[in-house]
Amino acid sequence: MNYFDYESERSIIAAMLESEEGLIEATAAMQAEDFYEPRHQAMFDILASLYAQSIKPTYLEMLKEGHKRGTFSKPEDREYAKQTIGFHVSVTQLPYWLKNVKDKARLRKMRKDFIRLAEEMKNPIVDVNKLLQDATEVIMRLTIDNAEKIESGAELVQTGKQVIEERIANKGLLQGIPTGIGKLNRLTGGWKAGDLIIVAAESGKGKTAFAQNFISIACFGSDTPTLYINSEMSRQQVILRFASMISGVSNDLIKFGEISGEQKRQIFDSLDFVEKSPFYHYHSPSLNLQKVMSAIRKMHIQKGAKLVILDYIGRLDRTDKSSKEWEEVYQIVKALKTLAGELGIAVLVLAQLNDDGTLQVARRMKNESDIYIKLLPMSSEEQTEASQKARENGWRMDPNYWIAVEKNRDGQADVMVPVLFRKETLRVIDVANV
Ligand SMILES: Nc1ncnc2c1ncn2[C@@H]1O[C@H](COP(=O)(O)OP(=O)(O)OP(=O)(O)O)[C@@H](O)[C@H]1O
Repeated sequence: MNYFDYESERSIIAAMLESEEGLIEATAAMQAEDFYEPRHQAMFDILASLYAQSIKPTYLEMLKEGHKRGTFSKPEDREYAKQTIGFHVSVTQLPYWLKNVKDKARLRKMRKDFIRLAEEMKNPIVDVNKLLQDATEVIMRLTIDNAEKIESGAELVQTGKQVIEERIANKGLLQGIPTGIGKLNRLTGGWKAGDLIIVAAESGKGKTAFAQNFISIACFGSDTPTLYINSEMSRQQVILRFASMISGVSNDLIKFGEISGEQKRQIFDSLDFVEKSPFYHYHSPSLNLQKVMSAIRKMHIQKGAKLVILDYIGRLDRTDKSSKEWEEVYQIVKALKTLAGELGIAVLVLAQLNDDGTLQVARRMKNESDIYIKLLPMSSEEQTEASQKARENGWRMDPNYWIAVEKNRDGQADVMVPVLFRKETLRVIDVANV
């Protein structure tokens, strides 16, 4: 049996040169060491690095990057790279090549370990129990994924102590990305790396508006690289909503151009915040899970995105018409949760509520979330009561909305956080902290 699959290796490199999709999928699944051929290892590293710098991988750029790394100095290697660039492959075959190459990499590792064990067996004073233990460890490492590990209590305790030391050193600082709402920050610790957050509301009850407020705080206010994936609104609507929210000028006035010179200046000053921020907007009227995952990976590699907002899950196109709708939505949420963990980012997904307050299509997606929040307008009785509380506690404004934290993996749940949602500017205000 061969210990490498040369054709599959070269096809992966060709697929990475052929399309962005190829680059994203290959860099997510592989590491340079998985290739047997050193020229493929070098090309893989070069392509991944060019992609991270948003540089189109032409022959010249590859040579330049190779030169920096001290590879591709021999003319025959350069010729090899040139020929590979000329290859044309169908990226749809990529999963097959990736599997082949990864399997071969495991096979090589297995062979190396087994040869070592066989050598040890020849030792006249071999400790058989120790050898068996060693062999079991080898098999375990080969069968369990790299990311998975069975660890001892001692290892876990070491991690715990390290984290506690870090928390003490950063006392008072938020662990995650700020939400803009004091009480929500305290409850959740902010939007944390690896978190999947579901924000749900009935139609027209402010999902997008709240999401844009969260973006404004995280990205324009705190410089967190943020990707907003939106299938709902046009590019114009997105930026005009931000303009109103940040400047405080009513979106109706902006819409009809009924603004004074002073207001125009305020709006343009506000837009400067957006311009200077690490904000990225991906708008597509037809989104599916594949596109969403690729966009997230791309922005994570190229721009270091730490927060992703998906507006909204119900608008994703279905790819597998044979499965039930709830099953597919559930699978999408699961995939996003896994991706959040893998990349160490926070993913906030907007979802629609039914009239009875349950999640539309897939109630089970709540199980996958770390934080599940509902946006609820206060009833008139609730508003009267909340206004009373606002006076008693010296809040400067009366709330009209609840952010209901129904699930919170890391802290207290079933807590109602009062906020003021100013519809004319689509701004969410933390009444208790104003
Ligand atoms: N100038 C304004 N004055 C009063 N209300 C406004 C104004 N502009 C927007 N609104 C209201 O603010 C709310 C904004 O809701 P938003 O679009 O964020 O909700 P959504 O839950 O994302 O909606 P959808 O169901 O369409 O996804 C809407 O109810 C809208 O009618």
